[in-house]
Amino acid sequence: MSWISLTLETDDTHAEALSDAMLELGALSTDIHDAAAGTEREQSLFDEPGESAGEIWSVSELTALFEADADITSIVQAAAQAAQLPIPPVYHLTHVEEQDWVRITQSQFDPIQISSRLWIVPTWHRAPDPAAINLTLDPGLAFGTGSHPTTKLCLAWLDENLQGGEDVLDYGCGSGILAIAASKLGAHHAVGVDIDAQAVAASRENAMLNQCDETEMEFHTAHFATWTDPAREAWADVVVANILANPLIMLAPILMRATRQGGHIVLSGILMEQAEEVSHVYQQWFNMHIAGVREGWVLLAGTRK
Ligand SMILES: C[S@@+](CC[C@H](N)C(=O)[O-])C[C@H]1O[C@@H](n2cnc3c(N)ncnc32)[C@H](O)[C@@H]1O
Repeated sequence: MSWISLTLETDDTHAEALSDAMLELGALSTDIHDAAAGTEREQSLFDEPGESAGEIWSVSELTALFEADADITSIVQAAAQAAQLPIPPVYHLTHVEEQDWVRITQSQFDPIQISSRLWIVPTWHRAPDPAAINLTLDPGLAFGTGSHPTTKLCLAWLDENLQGGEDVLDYGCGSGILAIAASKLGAHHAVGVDIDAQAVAASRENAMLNQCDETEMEFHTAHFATWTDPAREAWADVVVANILANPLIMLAPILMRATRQGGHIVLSGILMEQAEEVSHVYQQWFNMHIAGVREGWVLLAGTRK
């Protein structure tokens, strides 16, 4: 089975009416996104006859999901009529193949601002601030849209602490979001590792989407043998791992061996009540501290002794 995703731009007053009409006409879901946040334009093609030329309005992007055999032309015409638009709006269509409803629910996620210079922008949105560092992301079936508090904590740490030129290991890379962010923030080389082959594939695709240099980035399915190879020891300036408390405890010797002396370990996926236990394990090799807390999740960071 497959679906069609319809996207159109309209003014904010008509967006709700179009959305309601499309749901009545068979849309499986709709999403209204403020396409011109913070900006306003004067007058539009959609102005009702007699509306004053100077009226202020803002642009909304409406996305609606339909079954593949839906008669989109008729639906758009009927919805425009119901919303009292003088002419049907221009729209574009994307085919959504059967992959997983995860992707469809993920399509509800909007651009996320991590800092004044760093944004995570899903592939189906325009970058709200084109001058910023925009990480374009399609998480597919992998974890890591940037919306989870633990991912935000790790991204904020990278944003605040990377100086440029570091070698970075992202252990449990999911969508590749942290490795790619590190690269965009100036890391010399980023290595992403995940136990899940689908996550590694998503990471590689996201690296390509972000035009990351192949020589500066690599992704691997986790094999313990690779990471106990002495040639790979003590090479990373930063090791970031957003997994969960128990795997982090289990992986501690591997993550420790990868970190060079004076390098940083950055751990999340840890609940407040688990922080002490995880910290205690890593404390034998690192000077650990709590570097951030968000919605009950903790970011632990440390410097290799
Ligand atoms: C919570 S997600 C984090 C994804 C991404 N780094 C982020 O911050 O949003 C954890 C990831 O770790 C992976 N993972 C879990 N246990 C692992 C292990 N023992 N070795 C490597 N990866 C693991 C999972 O497959 C998943 O993709």
